Amino acid sequence: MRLGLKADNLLERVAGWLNLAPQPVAHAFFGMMASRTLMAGVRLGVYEALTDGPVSAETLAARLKLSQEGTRTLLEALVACEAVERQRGGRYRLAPRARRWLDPRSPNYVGAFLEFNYAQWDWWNKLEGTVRTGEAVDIHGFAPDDARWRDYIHAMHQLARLAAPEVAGAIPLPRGAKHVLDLGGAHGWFAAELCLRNKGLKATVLDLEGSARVGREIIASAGLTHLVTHREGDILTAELGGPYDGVMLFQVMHHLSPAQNVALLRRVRGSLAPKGTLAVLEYLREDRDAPASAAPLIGLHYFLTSGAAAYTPAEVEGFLDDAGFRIEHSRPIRHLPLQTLLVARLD
Ligand SMILES: C[S@@+](CC[C@H](N)C(=O)[O-])C[C@H]1O[C@@H](n2cnc3c(N)ncnc32)[C@H](O)[C@@H]1O
Repeated sequence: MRLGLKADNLLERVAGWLNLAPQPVAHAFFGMMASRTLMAGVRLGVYEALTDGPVSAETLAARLKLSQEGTRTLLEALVACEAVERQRGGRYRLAPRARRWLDPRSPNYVGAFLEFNYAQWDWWNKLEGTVRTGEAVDIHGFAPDDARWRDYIHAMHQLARLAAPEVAGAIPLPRGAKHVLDLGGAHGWFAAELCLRNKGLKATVLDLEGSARVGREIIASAGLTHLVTHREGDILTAELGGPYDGVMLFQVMHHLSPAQNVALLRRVRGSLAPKGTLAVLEYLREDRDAPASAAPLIGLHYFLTSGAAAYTPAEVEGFLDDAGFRIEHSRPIRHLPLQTLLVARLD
């Protein structure tokens, strides 16, 4: 998947082909504005207020205690972001395609992720310093009661809700599987979906205290504590236990260095039953000589937040190989752009 400008007409298309418009300005300026406009829609309660039906900017401003001019201007910017639609007569509503993502009552709502972007925005303010010094923000080093854990794990939960059926449906466990370990499982939603699909299966999520606290609440409020148990600990040092019928490592590799990944996978090897399944979900970036896509941006995000990287398929295969695993199959996840599920077994 690539970033890009969408031409509206032939003239703009020709200008694009001839490289007449300054694309770096467009990416930097419009990218920033689109991001913050969509975030403001959540924080100011615009999307929620629009779920009651179309309203004028004046009515919305009065309801949300905002300035009239500011509300009208923000709504127009949200129209440009395809989040809101202006109807004839000047009233606004959530755009039909955006409703599934921005209506808080939708099972696909991603408002918590947009809210989490405020924390991510602050981290990105530190980018140049991190590139200069190599010192990452270390988002997993925050104190367990830091409010950012809540935003982080709820954001991850909302993405997991979208993809869990697709992902869990693609993980083959040995017959009669009883217990899986979800390393860095946070909200536990992927593990819960796996348990719901495999009768008799229970899951343990092993995660840092700040994450496990929030994850435990999410699982409790969904009534799933009989299936998923949270354990607090550092996956790099904690006793993993086992033998498990399956081990999940979802969106964690990119927070670890290559050496940490191999060391962790070697310990996973010792905790997996001989016929057990190792499932890895990762943002994979293309091999370095492939044409540029948006994936290296994610790599920079992981460097900033953890001092780590988005790895290529060959690099991940190398970690697995070094630890004695063989990839059985891999598939891209339709609900999560750039993410791939790898299923591996002991060699
Ligand atoms: C990007 S989130 C992924 C959450 C979940 N697995 C998913 O796919 O939605 C990364 C998770 O890894 C956890 N994590 C990172 N480093 C860890 C460590 N050293 N020990 C335990 N958990 C860790 C974080 O706390 C967080 O919950």
